[in-house]
This record gives sequence, C-alpha cells and structure tokens, in this order.
Amino acid sequence: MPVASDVEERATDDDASGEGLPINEVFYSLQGEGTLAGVPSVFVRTSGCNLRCWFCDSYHTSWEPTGAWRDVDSIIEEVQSHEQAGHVVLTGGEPLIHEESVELLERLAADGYHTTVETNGTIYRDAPIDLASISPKLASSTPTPDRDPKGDGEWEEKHEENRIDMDALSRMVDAYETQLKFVVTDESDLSEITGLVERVRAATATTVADDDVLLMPEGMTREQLDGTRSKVAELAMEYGYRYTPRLHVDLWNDAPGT
Ligand SMILES: C[S@@+](CC[C@H](N)C(=O)[O-])C[C@H]1O[C@@H](n2cnc3c(N)ncnc32)[C@H](O)[C@@H]1O
Ligand SMILES: Nc1nc2[nH]cc(C(=O)O)c2c(=O)[nH]1
Ligand code: SF4
Ligand SMILES: [Mg+2]
Repeated sequence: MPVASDVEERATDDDASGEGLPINEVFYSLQGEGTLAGVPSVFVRTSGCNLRCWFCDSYHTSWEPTGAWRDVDSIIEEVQSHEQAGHVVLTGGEPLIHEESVELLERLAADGYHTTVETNGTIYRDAPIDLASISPKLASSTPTPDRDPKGDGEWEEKHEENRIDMDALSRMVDAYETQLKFVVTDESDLSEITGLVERVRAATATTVADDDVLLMPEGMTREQLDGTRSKVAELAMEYGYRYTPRLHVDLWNDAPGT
C-alpha cells in the first residue's frame, strides 16, 4: 500500500500518466445512489481527491488516501471477473484528477460496459461516459475546524476555493448525460442548490430538468440517515426535485466493499 503522499504526488505529476491508477478498491454491488439505483454494477474506486468534505464516506481516498497502483489491464480483468455485470461505476476519491481514468473508460466502453462516473464536477475530461453523476459540493460540506475529521481546519480554505468550478461543471453537463446529486445536510442547503441549478442552466445549452436534480440525504450509516432521510424526502417534494436513497447504506450499512 503506497503512502498518502505517493498517491497525491503521482496524481498531480504529468510523468505519472501511463503508469496506471491508484486503486482503493474494486467490488461488485448494487448501484446505491441516483437514477440507476438497484442496478448490479462493478465499482472501481480510485484514491486521492482535490477536495475534503468533512462528511466524506470514503475517508481512505480523501483524508488519508491509500491504495495500490494498478495498470488498466489488471483493473479490466477484475471487472470482467464479475460476469453478470454490464455496468461499471468509476468513483473515488475524485476519479477525474487522474488522466489515466480516461484510458480506463475507453477500454470499458470498447468492451461494451455502461459507464457511470461519480465526480465532484470540478475537473472536465473528454471520455466515454454514459452517465456523469455529478455531486457539486455545497458550503455545508466545508471542513471548518469544528467539523474537521482529521486536523484543525487546514483544508477549509482550499476546499472552499475549489468546490465549485462553473466552467468545468457546465462543460460536463453539456457533454454528457448528467444527474446533479446534492448531499443535503439540512433545509438551509436548498437556497444554494436552487441558485447553483439556475447558474448551470444559464451556462449550458442543455436542458437541466428538475428531475435531473437529485437530493441525497447526508449519512454514512443507517443511524445517521435516520436523522436526515425523511426531511430530505419532504424537501424534494416541496421543491419538485428528485429524491435519491442511499440504498447500499439501507441494505448493508457501512460495511466495506458495498
Ligand atoms: C465518495 S464520493 C466519490 C466521488 C466524488 N468525489 C464525489 O464527491 O462526487 C461518492 C458519492 O458519495 C457522496 N457522499 C460522500 N459522503 C457522503 C455522506 N456522508 N452522505 C451522503 N453522501 C455522501 C458524494 O457526494 C458522492 O455523490
Ligand atoms: N453500492 C454503492 N453505490 C454507490 N454509488 C455511488 C457510490 C460511491 O461511493 O461513489 C457507491 C458506493 O460506495 N456503493
Ligand atoms: S469530493 Fe467526494 S471523495 Fe472528495 S472528499 Fe468530497 S465526497 Fe469525498
Ligand atoms: Mg460510497
């Protein structure tokens, strides 16, 4: 397992291209989130992220990135070993910080897989993506000193500066079939969501319908979701947006590899 600094250095080093991807885990499960919830899918989780949401449910890809560098061939082989699956979800961490994610997506598309990319929407890449599952990060995700899971708010400023890149976000919306999947912590998030959706609509040629906008309750365990899901469902009805469950958490709680 390479140490965190290795993941971060190599991920931002141009010379690292062609040398594979830092992979945290590959597993077979049901897509738990969004419009494809319930579809059997192989998940490929890269390590390393350009943001630091305080609530990140994949701590070992963001706050303490760990994983093994693997070449695309070996990742494809493991994906293919799950013979029932026709869908692959590339996630992280932030998969689009890695240039090599493009090659992985090209190989998956050539093999006939449907590809979903789970991304925070801050980095645009040209790749065969069937569904861009974009989760733009709200102010309520910022790791302020009182909510920092690791330190004393050292990431607050960088996260706040980088969490929205309207240029990258609108390019992605124009290029790919898209869902905008917002993590909702409470009612106060909604004014920021409606404002962001309006900005995306103004910046793109694409029609972003209200049911392309998904509200997802914050929570990495069933117990945490018990405190958020009903309120978020009511907010979806009130604003006319779509609610998405976190089916994997309902089914398997926070078990690894689900
Ligand atoms: C771990 S992220 C990886 C992909 C990308 N970095 C992103 O944030 O979209 C996968 C998904 O989990 C969501 N997520 C992370 N932590 C969460 C939490 N505590 N509650 C609800 N959703 C969460 C993210 O917003 C994103 O939609
Ligand atoms: N079952 C399941 N569905 C998911 N959808 C998006 C996930 C992610 O972490 O990106 C995820 C995940 O971690 N597990
Ligand atoms: S952007 Fe995604 S992976 Fe990065 S810290 Fe936030 S939820 Fe975690
Ligand atoms: Mg997850």
